[in-house]
Amino acid sequence: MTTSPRPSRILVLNSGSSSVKYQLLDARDDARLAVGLVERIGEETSRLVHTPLAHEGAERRERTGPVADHASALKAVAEELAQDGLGLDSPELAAIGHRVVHGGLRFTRPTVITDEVLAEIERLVPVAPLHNPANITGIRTAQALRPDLPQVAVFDTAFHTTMPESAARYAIDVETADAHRIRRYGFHGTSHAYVSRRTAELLGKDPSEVNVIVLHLGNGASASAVRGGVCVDTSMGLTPLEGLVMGTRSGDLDPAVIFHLHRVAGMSVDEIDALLNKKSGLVGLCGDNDMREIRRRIDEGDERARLAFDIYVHRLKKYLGAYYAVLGRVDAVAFTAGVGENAAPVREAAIAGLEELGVAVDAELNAVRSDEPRIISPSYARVAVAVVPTDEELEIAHQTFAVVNGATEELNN
Ligand SMILES: Nc1ncnc2c1ncn2[C@@H]1O[C@H](COP(=O)(O)OP(=O)(O)O)[C@@H](O)[C@H]1O
Ligand SMILES: CC(=O)OP(=O)(O)O
Ligand SMILES: [Mg+2]
Repeated sequence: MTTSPRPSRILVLNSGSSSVKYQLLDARDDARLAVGLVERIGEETSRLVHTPLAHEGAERRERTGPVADHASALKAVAEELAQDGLGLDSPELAAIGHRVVHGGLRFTRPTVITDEVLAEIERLVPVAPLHNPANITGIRTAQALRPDLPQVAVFDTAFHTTMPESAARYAIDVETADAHRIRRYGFHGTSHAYVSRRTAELLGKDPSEVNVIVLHLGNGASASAVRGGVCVDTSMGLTPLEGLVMGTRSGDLDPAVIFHLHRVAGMSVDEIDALLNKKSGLVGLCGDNDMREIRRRIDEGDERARLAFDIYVHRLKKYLGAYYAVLGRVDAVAFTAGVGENAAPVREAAIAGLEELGVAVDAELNAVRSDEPRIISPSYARVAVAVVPTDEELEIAHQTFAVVNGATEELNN
């Protein structure tokens, strides 16, 4: 008896605080059938950009106008896919993979979503207030559209669960910390895992042989120290607020700033939370969170933009130095995500002055624009500096496919 091949298409949903990125791809050959983005959800100026890739010559489509919430965004995505004959009702769809930002300590692997798993993701909302609610809406909406289909959660925190206690614990009273599960979890793990592995490939080595510092610089930004494929430290903590300067988040600060803002400036805890998460970082320093705009302003002689850039780069350099010391031997520094992949001046400034550590950037190689992983350090440098585009969606698709196949095999046995 001939059997038709098992479905292998995976829809990946990466729901962020104000956007949804999505991809439909075939996990068997990595072929992308459609990619898209809904941005500025909740504003008047929302925009959906959908690119069908299944048929040669298909045109990119764009819709503008208010998209009120994540549920509406996902319905619009489903409509766009249906228009290409790739609707969610397709029997070729094997599963839907969801990026979930906070998985606490419990979820160290991609997980089939049950009511109980969803309840746990919900319990973690206070420690990922910008992200987990959007992830939950994504899951619920997808479940309503395809209740029969496996939904898999791939957690940002999973890759960091290998961090030693010395890196994961805050130096606060142990009983209090344990009672409230306060520790450093780390985020962007899917990206740190993927990029550290791709960096090893770029060097022609096995991941177990190389030590890599990964700098994931998107709207949210984090650094990680990866020894032989295993994460040993990362810059985000209990929540995605700690560490580097980000688009709208402060990153590290003296916790006493919070007491001061409350006691002396009279701000409520919710106001301080909003200040540090949404009105700080680059946007707080200069009014813009887009590195392209900041560079344009710097070129025009804008002092505030210059200072914002310098603060951003200074923090980045501090983490580079710290993780160099943590690792002892560094084989590569990898830049990734929107800023890391595109902003040559950030890479140049972060690496400047590190020649004594064997870390340098070649100006000509750094200026090359490409979507391919590439080395930008001069050949004499001891440490390779690389630009390695991240692909969280591809990684989520692979992990989702592996989980559903494993699950199906178990059912068959
Ligand atoms: N060509 C570019 N030059 C400089 N910065 C860029 C460029 N393209 C994107 N960026 C930066 O990348 C950021 C978005 O990065 P991305 O990884 O897509 O973030 P997220 O996934 O957190 O939404 C933008 O806010 C902008 O600062
Ligand atoms: C965890 C996090 O900061 O994610 P993003 O960069 O998508 O905001
Ligand atoms: Mg991102």
